[in-house]
Amino acid sequence: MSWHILGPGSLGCLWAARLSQAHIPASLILRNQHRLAALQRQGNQISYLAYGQSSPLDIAINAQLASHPQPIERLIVACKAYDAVAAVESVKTRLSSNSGVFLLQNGMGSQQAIAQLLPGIRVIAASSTEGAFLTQPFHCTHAGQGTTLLGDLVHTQPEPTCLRDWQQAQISYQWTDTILAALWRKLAINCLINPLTVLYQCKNGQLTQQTERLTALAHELAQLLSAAGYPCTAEDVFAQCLQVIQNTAQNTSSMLQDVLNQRRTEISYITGFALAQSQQLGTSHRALLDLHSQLQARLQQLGLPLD
Ligand SMILES: NC(=O)C1=CN([C@@H]2O[C@H](COP(=O)(O)OP(=O)(O)OC[C@H]3O[C@@H](n4cnc5c(N)ncnc54)[C@H](OP(=O)(O)O)[C@@H]3O)[C@@H](O)[C@H]2O)C=CC1
Ligand SMILES: CC(C)(CO)C(=O)C(=O)O
Repeated sequence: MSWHILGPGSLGCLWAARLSQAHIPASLILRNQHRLAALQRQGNQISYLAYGQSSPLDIAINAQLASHPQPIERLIVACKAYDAVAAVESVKTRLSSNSGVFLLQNGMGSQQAIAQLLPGIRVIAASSTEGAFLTQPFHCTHAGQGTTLLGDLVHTQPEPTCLRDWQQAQISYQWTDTILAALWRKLAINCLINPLTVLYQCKNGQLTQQTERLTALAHELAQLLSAAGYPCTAEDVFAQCLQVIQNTAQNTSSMLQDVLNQRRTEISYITGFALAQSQQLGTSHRALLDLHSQLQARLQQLGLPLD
């Protein structure tokens, strides 16, 4: 079984390094010739600093462009949510009904769009708590050891046997028949934490000072999740959010990291998605709308894309 990994960013390099290290055939799919040349200049190797280690390893890696003719059996999509659809489109003709597509994107919306693009192909969505970053292109640091929850997005089937490769590569994962419920819960947490860390320029832990705003948002998000088919109470959502804030008190949220690094955020797949869904489902969304608008105003001030 061979794996293709679309996007050589933090998670793409993390998965490529771990699979290759375990001698499981894996190829990175890069955006263009320029990126391919950059990897060649590095001797076709990724520099990989494994979790808890003090020195990086050089790991030989196969790489190719989307236009390569090799059929794709297992595809891991490791792009940002806003790039994922176009990236999958670029390799669509290499996929078949025997392929499996694994989506690592945060937030919601890109997964559904990709499933629509690939009728008849098994699409598996993930929610990952792994933490990785690049210090420069193809230099990957595994900063936080987490796990990846995986499940079928459309028709639930048994766990695919190809995930034995992940076990062999010591990639921690858990299979679930209810990935959509997990994605919705994660969406609610990301709506509560990420935008406020940008607005207040703070670490996750400091959001304990914003209980009034969190409570109002938790009410709306609980209504939204319930209307979407995942019943929960505002108290549940608020309690879960406080738990995550406490567990990740020292974290800089992924959205604040993007802003601090002058990168586009995934706002359209977090508050943007929640807002659009609550408008569609007719649930109240005043606090969500304020949050989304304030976030967009801040992004505009900073010269970053509003979507
Ligand atoms: N990093 C982390 O710790 C975690 C990330 N996530 C989620 O995983 C997803 C990926 O995140 P992350 O790895 O950090 O993102 P990065 O920005 O580090 O990597 C994304 C990569 O995708 C590449 N890309 C975009 N479009 C294409 C294309 N058409 N063809 C080939 N490559 C393409 C980019 O290439 P280029 O450089 O050329 O633009 C970039 O290398 C996000 O949704 C994120 O929220 C979830 C949990 C943890
Ligand atoms: C849970 C949380 C908020 C942790 O920082 C996260 O998922 C993120 O930063 O995107």
